Amino acid sequence: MLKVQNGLTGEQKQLLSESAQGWIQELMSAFADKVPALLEARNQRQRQFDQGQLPDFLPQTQGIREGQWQIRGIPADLKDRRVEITGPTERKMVINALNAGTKVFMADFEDSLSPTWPAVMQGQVNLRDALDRTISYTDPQSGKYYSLNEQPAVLICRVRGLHLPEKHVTFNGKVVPGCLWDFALYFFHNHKRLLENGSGPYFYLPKLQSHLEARFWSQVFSFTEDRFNLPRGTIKATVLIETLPAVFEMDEILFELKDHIVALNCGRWDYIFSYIKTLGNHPDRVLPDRQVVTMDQPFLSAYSRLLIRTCHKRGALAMGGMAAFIPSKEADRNQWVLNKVRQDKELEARNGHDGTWIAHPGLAETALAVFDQYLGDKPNQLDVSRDGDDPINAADLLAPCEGERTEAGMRTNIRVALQYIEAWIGGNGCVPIYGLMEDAATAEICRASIWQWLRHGKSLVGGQKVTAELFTRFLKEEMAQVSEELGSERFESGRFREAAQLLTRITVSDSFVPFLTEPGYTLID
Ligand SMILES: CC(=O)SCCNC(=O)CCNC(=O)[C@H](O)C(C)(C)COP(=O)(O)OP(=O)(O)OC[C@H]1O[C@@H](n2cnc3c(N)ncnc32)[C@H](O)[C@@H]1OP(=O)(O)O
Ligand SMILES: O=CC(=O)O
Ligand SMILES: [Mg+2]
Repeated sequence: MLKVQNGLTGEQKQLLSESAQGWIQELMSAFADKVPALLEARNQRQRQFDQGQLPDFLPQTQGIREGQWQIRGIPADLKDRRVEITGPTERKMVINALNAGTKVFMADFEDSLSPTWPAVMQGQVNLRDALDRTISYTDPQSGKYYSLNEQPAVLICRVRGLHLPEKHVTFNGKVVPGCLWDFALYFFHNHKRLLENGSGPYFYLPKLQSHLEARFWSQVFSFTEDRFNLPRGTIKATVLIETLPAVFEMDEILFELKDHIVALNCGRWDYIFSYIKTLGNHPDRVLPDRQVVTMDQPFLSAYSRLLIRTCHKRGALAMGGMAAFIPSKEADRNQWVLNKVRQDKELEARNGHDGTWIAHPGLAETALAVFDQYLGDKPNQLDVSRDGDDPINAADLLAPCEGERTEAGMRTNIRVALQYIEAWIGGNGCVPIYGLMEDAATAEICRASIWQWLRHGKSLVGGQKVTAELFTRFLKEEMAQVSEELGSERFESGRFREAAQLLTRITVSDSFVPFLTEPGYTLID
């Protein structure tokens, strides 16, 4: 039996009609129980990495990697994805994103959304209204009216990762997986309209760690198509390759999902986080300061190039990722930001990526100009095979990253993680901090880095050893710094002390807490 917690507006409740609930029950009954086993498989694998094993390509799936096969195909409106804007599913941002002039809008229930119950449900209302083309919004402060342009971007919905539950809903007494909740509602309310309009139910799948998780999603999609009498392959997915284990299974993920998949995406921020997490126990793989870990580092360059080669061999698109710089109102700084973004996008386009992500409408023109130049009249770069490259092997993907660990780097990590956690538990999943877009993935890097430096007793430049005591002292000092930067009124009315407690718990803990959003979720709603 499905039980849904109260606390919704009338409009949000409409989403939960009898037929919608009937469908959700069918889906949950078929798939909800499979998620815990997939999560346990992750834990088991992590235990092996913690005991000293390194990730590698799987011997049992060599035949898939070496076989000749292709994905089923790419729908017309997904062939050209040169620039995609991403963002949470707030009403104004949905309209702004669809109007931003990019090919695609990735509407996000994941890294950039704090999954409060009202936000999760209002996000679904907003996407439904956007696809119905009835969406509008009037800003209560400025009075500005927002509505859709003639040619909005194609919409792709990113559901939550497998690890996140939706605690406001139970099925047979157990909380349901958030990813199935997001998928079920978006699919149910929008697939007909999308198909009538020549598009389709398209999804981004985050944080997969293995081809068995891809198999799970393939089964979910096929089950759904059969239940709604839709041809096989109607639902299309783009999988983020943003965990270290998954980079070793890209062929296998494409193969498992070959009826449904159209692309892989380099989710660089979670990937860096996952490198730290997966290799957390390996003293020779400790990362330096966050700003040093850029896409031209050998291990990240190998990841991007292998993803492109793997995708293009199978007829799938290879999407690039997010530069975290966001526009500034200050002209010189803004020029600097646009140059950084241009350089980042040029590297991706030159490598052979078919498109890229931007975090803000003010970056659309810059990113489009780069990809227009590389793509010319072509919709994508599927013709770039990278076949002539030297093989990319496990050592390349795991290569240690050189660079300094500094006191300034550690203090910045603390301030960013603190402010991000405070925003997230307060219901805001994406925030500008010191000129960068910070979301769940980038904040994870900040806190995981400190955990790993502490775990291995690393020294900062100048000789200070990272210890729990040093972290506690820096945290206290950085709390004061943040209070000064934001003003005491904002600081005192916020939830910085709770955020600091959570940050401390996950930083000094002996064993690594897999996601900050798991303990964080107990603090929201
Ligand atoms: C690692 C990953 O997973 S990356 C993917 C997940 N992360 C994201 O999607 C990041 C999304 N980006 C954002 O949320 C925002 O850009 C932030 C929080 C970083 C900055 O937001 P703000 O400080 O509000 O930016 P700013 O004030 O410059 O916004 C100017 C306008 O652009 C709009 N805007 C900014 N970013 C976006 C966006 N991503 N989508 C739609 N509209 C946007 C604002 O709503 C605002 O609109 P208005 O002028 O009509 O009021
Ligand atoms: O989801 C994207 C990432 O970089 O993480
Ligand atoms: Mg991510």
